[in-house]
Amino acid sequence: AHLPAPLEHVTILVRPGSEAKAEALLAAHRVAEASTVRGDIAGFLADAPDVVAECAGHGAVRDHGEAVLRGGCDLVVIAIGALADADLHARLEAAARAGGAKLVLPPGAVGGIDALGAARLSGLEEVTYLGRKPPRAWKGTSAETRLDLDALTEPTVFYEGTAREAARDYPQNANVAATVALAAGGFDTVRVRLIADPGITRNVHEVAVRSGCADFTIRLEGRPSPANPKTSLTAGYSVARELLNRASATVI
Ligand SMILES: NC(=O)C1=CN([C@@H]2O[C@H](COP(=O)(O)OP(=O)(O)OC[C@H]3O[C@@H](n4cnc5c(N)ncnc54)[C@H](OP(=O)(O)O)[C@@H]3O)[C@@H](O)[C@H]2O)C=CC1
Ligand SMILES: O=C([O-])CC(=O)C(=O)O
Repeated sequence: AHLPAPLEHVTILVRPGSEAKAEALLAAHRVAEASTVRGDIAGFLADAPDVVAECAGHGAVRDHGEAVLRGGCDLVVIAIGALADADLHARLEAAARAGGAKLVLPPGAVGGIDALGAARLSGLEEVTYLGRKPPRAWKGTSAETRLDLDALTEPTVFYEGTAREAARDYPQNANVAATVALAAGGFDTVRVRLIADPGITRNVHEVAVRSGCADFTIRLEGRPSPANPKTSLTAGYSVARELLNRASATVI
């Protein structure tokens, strides 16, 4: 990774028992001048972080999101699909207000969220999201109940519906659908198609927007993380950008 000046202090919250693995990763990648690994949320919050970034999954947002925000700490969430649960989203917003903190949603693996958010103010006519990944990225998901992933010979749409349902049913693969929906202001209005494509090696995201100020399409071909083919490398860099912006005088 090509990161500018390192952060001052990084504390990582892991599940109890995973501390040694996190220590080894920290030793291999110098992400901060100093670092700590914690196995419990109370110890983690006692370190009084300036900002917390969730990079773990929907369960972690549900388990720890409210405590972080109510404690007055901004929370950057990458498992954005967790917010398809309207009740959880409302509780996180209430906790943020009570704590004087912000729930921050970075673009993650997609782009154009700035333009979509601006276009929303001019009136959105249509927003669609298409998520296309190689079959191996859909292994272990409910796509397997709809398709024989190993037998695919051509691109196959296996889900067509709302962003809310997509985000809920594909928690490791459709966070982008939730991000687009939240930027567009409607989980139930953005139309989503999810595709398994044996002819590609990248995770492809396409957003098409028609609005009162501009029409645009954006297409990203994310390189999959070597550690997890469901996840594009872009997602991690997007969190890093958010954190580094907080340490900069100029935010871009
Ligand atoms: N917004 C976006 O564009 C994108 C969002 N995502 C989201 O990011 C999440 C993480 O992606 P990725 O890193 O590839 O996923 P992985 O499943 O590869 O890694 C998740 C890590 O988080 C840890 N973890 C999970 N739950 C907890 C918890 N409650 N407390 C502490 N640690 C926890 C896991 O630990 P352990 O091994 O102990 O389980 C594991 O080390 C995805 O599940 C997805 O929801 C992913 C891609 C794009
Ligand atoms: O990383 C990606 O390409 C997108 C992803 O998994 C998601 O939207 O959850």
